Amino acid sequence: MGETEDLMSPKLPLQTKFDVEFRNLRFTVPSKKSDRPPTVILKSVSGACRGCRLTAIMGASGAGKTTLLNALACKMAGKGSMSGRVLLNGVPYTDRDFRRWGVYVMQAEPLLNTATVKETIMTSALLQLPLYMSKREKHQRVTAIIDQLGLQHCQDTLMGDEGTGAGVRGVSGGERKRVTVGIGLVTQPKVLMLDEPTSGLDSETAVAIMQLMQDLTRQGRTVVTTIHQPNTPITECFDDLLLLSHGTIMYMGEWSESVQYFSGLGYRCPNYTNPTDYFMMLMKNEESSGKLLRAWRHADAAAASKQAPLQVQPFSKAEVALDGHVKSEEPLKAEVPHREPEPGSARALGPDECAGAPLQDGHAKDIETGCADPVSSASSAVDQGAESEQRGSGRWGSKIRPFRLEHAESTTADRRKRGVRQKSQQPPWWYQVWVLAIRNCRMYIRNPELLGAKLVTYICMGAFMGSMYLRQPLDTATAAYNRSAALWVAMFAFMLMPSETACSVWCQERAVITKEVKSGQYRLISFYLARQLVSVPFESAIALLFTVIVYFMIGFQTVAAKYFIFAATLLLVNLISEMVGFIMGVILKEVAVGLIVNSVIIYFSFAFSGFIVQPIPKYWVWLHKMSYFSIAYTILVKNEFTGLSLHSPIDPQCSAELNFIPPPPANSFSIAQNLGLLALIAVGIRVIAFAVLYVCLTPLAGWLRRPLAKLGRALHFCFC
Ligand SMILES: Nc1ncnc2c1ncn2[C@@H]1O[C@H](COP(=O)(O)OP(=O)(O)OP(=O)(O)O)[C@@H](O)[C@H]1O
Repeated sequence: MGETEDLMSPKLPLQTKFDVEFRNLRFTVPSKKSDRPPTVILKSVSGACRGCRLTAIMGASGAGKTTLLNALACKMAGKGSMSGRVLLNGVPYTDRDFRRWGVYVMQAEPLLNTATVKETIMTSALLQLPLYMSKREKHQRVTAIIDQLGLQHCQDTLMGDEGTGAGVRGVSGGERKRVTVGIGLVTQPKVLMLDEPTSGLDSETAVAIMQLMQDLTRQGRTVVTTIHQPNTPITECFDDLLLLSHGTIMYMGEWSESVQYFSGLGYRCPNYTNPTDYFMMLMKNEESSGKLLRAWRHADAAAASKQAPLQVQPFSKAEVALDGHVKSEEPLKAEVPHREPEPGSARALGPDECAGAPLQDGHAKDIETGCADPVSSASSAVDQGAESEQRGSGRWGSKIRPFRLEHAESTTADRRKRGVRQKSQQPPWWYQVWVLAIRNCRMYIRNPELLGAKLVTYICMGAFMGSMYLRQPLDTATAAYNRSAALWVAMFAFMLMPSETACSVWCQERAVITKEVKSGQYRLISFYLARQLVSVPFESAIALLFTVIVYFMIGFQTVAAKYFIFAATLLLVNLISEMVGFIMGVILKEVAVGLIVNSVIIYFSFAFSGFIVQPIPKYWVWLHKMSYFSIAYTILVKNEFTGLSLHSPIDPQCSAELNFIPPPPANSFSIAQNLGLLALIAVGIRVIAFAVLYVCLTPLAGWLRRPLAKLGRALHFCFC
């Protein structure tokens, strides 16, 4: 992987430097036992991730790294309460603001298994890049990303669902991770936040990814990443380091100064030891971590007590004005030169160099020879420091520079000026609908099991049912019963299958859609319309196939209008059932629960459709009237029996035209009116489904989500 000129088009020079600051972030989660106080995950941490730099967040597992990153990306989810502020160039920002200029790449991103690597990144580009960019330019950018991430060899491989258990073999875990990084890079974000982008990768790829991130910072982008066990070449990519332990900051400063800082505290990195491993060891040790914490608090308090906020180290040559704009007119890429390791910095230190790094603190020199057991040998030095600290002039305190950014805090007035409120460059909703519809078609085509199973099932069911009621005679005794039963059985085919398929397909794709919508890749309405655009014709085609087989095998009245009414009715039943299943899938998060509740609801409304119980018990009449099956059955019966001539086989002389309507209709409407009613339900339930989806997926409607979740739990409790 080389430089990123191609990837990050020079047409979009960054004129603004993006400093992310956090103040007093505190995150607590309620304790499982009500009598216990809440667990504090982040303990009022403050600091900054400076623009044009790569900040690595490190700490033991469970230290709160992901929680901090989530907070910076405004992605707090689940139970818990967050307080504190996050600011971009001194301006508070929201989740919505963040999505305009930042990207958050999670540890394990859900991806659609039916798209190839190239299609996945390309779809993301088409959905997010502005319409004025030509398709060729978008293609070029995607190709550059694929090259940069070393994904050329697998660009036509399906993503698959390794690890999800669905069984589609696809790319490896490392390649999958790189694809998620690639999706993040498509929009050339100003701020990139990555949760463990290198975990699960071989060391060469991990280094390559971090070098790519480093290249991005040279172009003026801010990169914040959590990382575990970085090797030396990876640490060479760090600019700043933030060490977290149990939700508290232990060190935050330049990576190049970290070794000296710890040496200053008496913890000198031994020979042949990776400094980050050494820091982690110190943080795990109870004694040293306590002293590190005291030292950091001391320094932090000292910094905070100064009236003027402490300024960070100069940002290379790129000077930043108070409004966050780079003063020079030149593109930032030229202004942020490659930062060669400074002499004596730990950035490029090898094991030997590490131990021999010049120590700026005389205090550190005192312990220069004590490398055997760094923790214990350092204790006395730290204790000496502690004494000084008590006297108000800690030795280490003078060396530590907790970050305080120089931006004057502001509110909304100059949000746009500082780059917090950027205009969205997303393509219009209709274009997103088109791109998503193509992706949905691909999903259907690449999912031959689902497509094939559905087709074969409906053909077999049609043929089976046709053979059951094959060529019905026109004698009064059997014809009336068999025909009304056949109409009911035809409806039966569209009772469960469409709803169950919709429920389980949604449960499979929920994670992907939720992530894509929440990360602002496209609008929810675009997804929903695209889904309808593909599923309605597909479901209709299957329904028509079934009706052709059944109608002519059974020998219903051979009148074109009657066939079309029959087909339209079953098609509408199919479309309504599908949406019932979809709504159940959205409300009830587990597929098994969704399927159970869905089948109970559908069975109830089907049971009172008018065929199997006559007369309907008074207390169930309301269900009979409400059931879309009873409306459909009324249409089918009226349609078939109106104008049907039945004869008595016993006494052919008695033949008479019999307008026979076996079960009483659900209402007194005409066939056309009932068809209109059914169509209205099919449209109405789509509007309701979108409202439910909106409530569940959009933070704006969070207050509505609680009653919906309660309904879900109640249904779960009642039926499971
Ligand atoms: N919403 C939540 N509800 C309950 N506990 C939470 C929540 N969020 C985080 N935690 C807990 O807070 C702690 C820190 O979690 P976090 O994911 O931030 O750790 P981490 O440092 O990223 O760990 P790792 O390196 O293993 O990913 C963990 O013990 C986790 O279980």
